[in-house]
Amino acid sequence: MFRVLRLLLRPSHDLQDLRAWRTRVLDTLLTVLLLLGSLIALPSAWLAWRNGLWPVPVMDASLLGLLALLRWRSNWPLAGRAYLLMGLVFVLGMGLVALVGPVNLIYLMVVPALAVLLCGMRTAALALLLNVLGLVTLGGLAQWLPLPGLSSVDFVTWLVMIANFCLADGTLVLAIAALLAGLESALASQLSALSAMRNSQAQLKAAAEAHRVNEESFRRIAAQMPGVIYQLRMKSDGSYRFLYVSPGVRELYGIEPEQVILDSQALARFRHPDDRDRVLAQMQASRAAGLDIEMEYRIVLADGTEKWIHLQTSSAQQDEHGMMRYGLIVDITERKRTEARLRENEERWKLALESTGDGVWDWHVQTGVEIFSRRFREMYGYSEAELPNRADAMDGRTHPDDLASLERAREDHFAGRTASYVHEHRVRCKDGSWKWVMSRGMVIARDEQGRPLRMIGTHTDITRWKESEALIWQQAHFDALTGLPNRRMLRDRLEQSLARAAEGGQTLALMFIDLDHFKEVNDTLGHAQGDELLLEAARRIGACLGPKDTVARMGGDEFTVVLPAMQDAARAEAVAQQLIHSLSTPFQLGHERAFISASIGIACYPADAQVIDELLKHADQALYAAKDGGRNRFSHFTPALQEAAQTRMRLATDLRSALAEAQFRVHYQPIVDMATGEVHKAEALVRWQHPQRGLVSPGLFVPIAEASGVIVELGDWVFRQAVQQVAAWRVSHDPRFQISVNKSPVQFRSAAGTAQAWARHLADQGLPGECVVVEITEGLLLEADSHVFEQLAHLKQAGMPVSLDDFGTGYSSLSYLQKFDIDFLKIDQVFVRGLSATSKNIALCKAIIGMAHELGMKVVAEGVETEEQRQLLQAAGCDYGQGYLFARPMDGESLSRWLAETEGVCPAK
Ligand SMILES: Nc1nc2c(ncn2[C@@H]2O[C@H](COP(=O)(O)O[C@H]3[C@@H](O)[C@H](n4cnc5c(=O)[nH]c(N)nc54)O[C@@H]3COP(=O)(O)O)[C@@H](O)[C@H]2O)c(=O)[nH]1
Repeated sequence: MFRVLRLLLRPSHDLQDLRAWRTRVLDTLLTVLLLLGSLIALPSAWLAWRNGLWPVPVMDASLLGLLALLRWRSNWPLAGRAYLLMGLVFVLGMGLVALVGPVNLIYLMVVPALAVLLCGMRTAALALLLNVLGLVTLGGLAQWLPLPGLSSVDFVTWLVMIANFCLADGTLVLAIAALLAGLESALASQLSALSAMRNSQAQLKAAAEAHRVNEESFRRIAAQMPGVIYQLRMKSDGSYRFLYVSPGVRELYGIEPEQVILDSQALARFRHPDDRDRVLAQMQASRAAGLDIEMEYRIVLADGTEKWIHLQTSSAQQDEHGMMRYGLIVDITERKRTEARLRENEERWKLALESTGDGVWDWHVQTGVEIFSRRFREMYGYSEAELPNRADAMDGRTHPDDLASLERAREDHFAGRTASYVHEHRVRCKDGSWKWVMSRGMVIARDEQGRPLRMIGTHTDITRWKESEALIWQQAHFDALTGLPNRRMLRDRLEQSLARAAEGGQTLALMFIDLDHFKEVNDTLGHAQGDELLLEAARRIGACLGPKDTVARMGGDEFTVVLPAMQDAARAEAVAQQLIHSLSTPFQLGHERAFISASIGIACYPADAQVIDELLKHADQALYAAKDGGRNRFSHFTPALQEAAQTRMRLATDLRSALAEAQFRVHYQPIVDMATGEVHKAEALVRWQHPQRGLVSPGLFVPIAEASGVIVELGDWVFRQAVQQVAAWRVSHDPRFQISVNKSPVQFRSAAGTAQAWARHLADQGLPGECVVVEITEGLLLEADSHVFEQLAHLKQAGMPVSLDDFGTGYSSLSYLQKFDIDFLKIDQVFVRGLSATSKNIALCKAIIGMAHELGMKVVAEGVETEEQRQLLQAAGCDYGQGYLFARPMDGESLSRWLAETEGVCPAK
């Protein structure tokens, strides 16, 4: 029985839960009932048949049939089958109690037991209650109906029996319930254990499958991979054993994977002898530090082939058998060859670059490492330790003023805005000096995002270029002698000052300064003294100016001053006055003293001009006016000056056609012999009869004709007219007659109209050279070069006397007179004009006359207007006089008449 029960409770694959177990219990119970019921029913049926109780066997048969049906229909719901069985037992029990007696209570006791076993406690309680109600009902019925089983039992006794029955049956039910609860919990835990076991078994199976698939894939991939993949187990003593080696070992090492698995040192033996120690040391160090290994070394194959390999290992789990390590060996021979080639190339081009004298830098932008070549360090005098291979080491030695532009140039190149990087900056050398360098470079490697990885370039020492550049700039912008800004620099400064004045609504004054008589000093005292004078003049001009003012030398004896941002317009005049005073103070040049003066032209912005060229032009016009006004003075620009300048321009244009259009005339002014009053000399003075302007003064147009060169042709024409006239007067008036002809320095310098041509012309006319006196200016003698000397010599050779005009207005050096063979000296009319017995001028005239006579020259006084002047000059020994006192210049015909009228004797005598 217990075995059966154990069998029933035995866990099996089909026993999913308690319900299944109860089904099995019911099936087993029905089987047992059928077997036992059949065994009991056979003697019972035989007994009942013999006693004529045939309903008993019928009932037994029915019951057995019903049990068989329930057993057979095991697929019916458990509850239905259980209720049917319990109902069957209940009806049977009740019937037997009623018919046979209380002893059959035993059947009714089975019903709650079955209920608790097959359906649970509630059904059992219901069954017990049903039993009690049924038995009480039976007891009650037995009072009125003839129930044989209960006929001998009174009702009260019956109730007591029912109570006992209840107690016994309840106890049984409880016992079964307790047993079942235990069974149920045991079963539940067994079932959950079973389920867990089943799950873990499934997981294990799945894991095992996954592992199998992984390993399969790994081996397949490993077989396809270039290089060798391996797995090894390493013990704590450092010994190891390969567990797996990929087939790539055949190609890389030329051996089979199995050989490596069998012989753990198989791969190690291939290591290049020169690399063995390094590899071993690195492996041991990595192992000791618990680090993965990554290294490159050479191996030598059986056939002697040398290869470079890259080994990388990583450690996995550690167990009692040791540490699991995975490794990957890759052939990097080609990469190493390429690197070697690159290195070789790099070395070559670095050498090539260095051979130009440049230092080479190689900047690994992302890491900040910058490798400087030997030449690079030498350039600045640093050793390797003093200039580490870091980009910031160089930046730290770059001039702070140059860093910002350097960064910009670098960024422009990094961002691809410039094809290459070029920057000029200063670098501090070891000795503390600064070197100018031109840094040129180019990014040669970028990452995937386009960021620069590596940049290579050079440093070229351009210190000398920079110095030369500065020198050239200095020479281009500053005057070499005085160090003052030159014309170009002045223009720059003036532009800036004008812009500032325009911005601030201020007044600016521009002054043109011309040193009067500088040329004479230069020519008489020599260029060294002249330079000294200019230096001193520059110093003096500077001393008259404020810190914001500018003085520039425009060349020669011309200086320019800019007075920017004048608060008071009168300041310009005050400064000009100061300048004139300062420059007219004698200059001590070594042992010599020199006297000069200054003429100054002033033009102001914005009153006189708004633009720079106009301002410069107007200052020049003002200077012209100052000079024209007698020098040693300043003049402001005025619109009249502008007008005069414009007139000059127009006259210059008209002059070109005037000669062809016969607009010129020659007038003659008699020159009187002061001692006798005779007139056998005259000066030819050109006149221009302008078709619109009328008579234009030679004082106005001669300088213009000189500037344009027209004077050469005009001078020749005057000469020919004079020759023609002198020939006539020599016949009609006096055979000694002489006409003075003015010859400008421009004519002397010109190739045409030479002295030879004049001499030839005189000869052609059959006239002696002495009938034309050539009047020259002091200026010509001051500027005299060999060509001028030659011309003068030719005149003299041709017999033409030479007269020095306007003596006293120039440098008035008597030393010229010794150098040149001068026949006449003309005292300028400025000395004659204010002549009186007590004036300084008479002393001067006397001195000139005395000295000229000593040198064998005759003296002509110009501009004699009064009798007093004539007498004073005559008394002073002057040889000739010319002036309005005697006659004004007049045309040839008029002078012929005048000569005839005066009969050769001056009326003033
Ligand atoms: N190269 C040439 N220069 C020439 C020629 N013709 C004239 N000139 C030069 O032009 C300047 C002005 O000459 P002009 O206006 O003719 O003046 C001359 C006289 O008219 C003037 N003069 C003469 N006497 C008096 C006087 O008593 N008072 C007074 N105020 N003026 C007087 O002097 C001028 C002559 O000067 P100079 O020649 O220095 O003797 C003048 O510089 C001429 O040289 C020419 O053909 N070629």
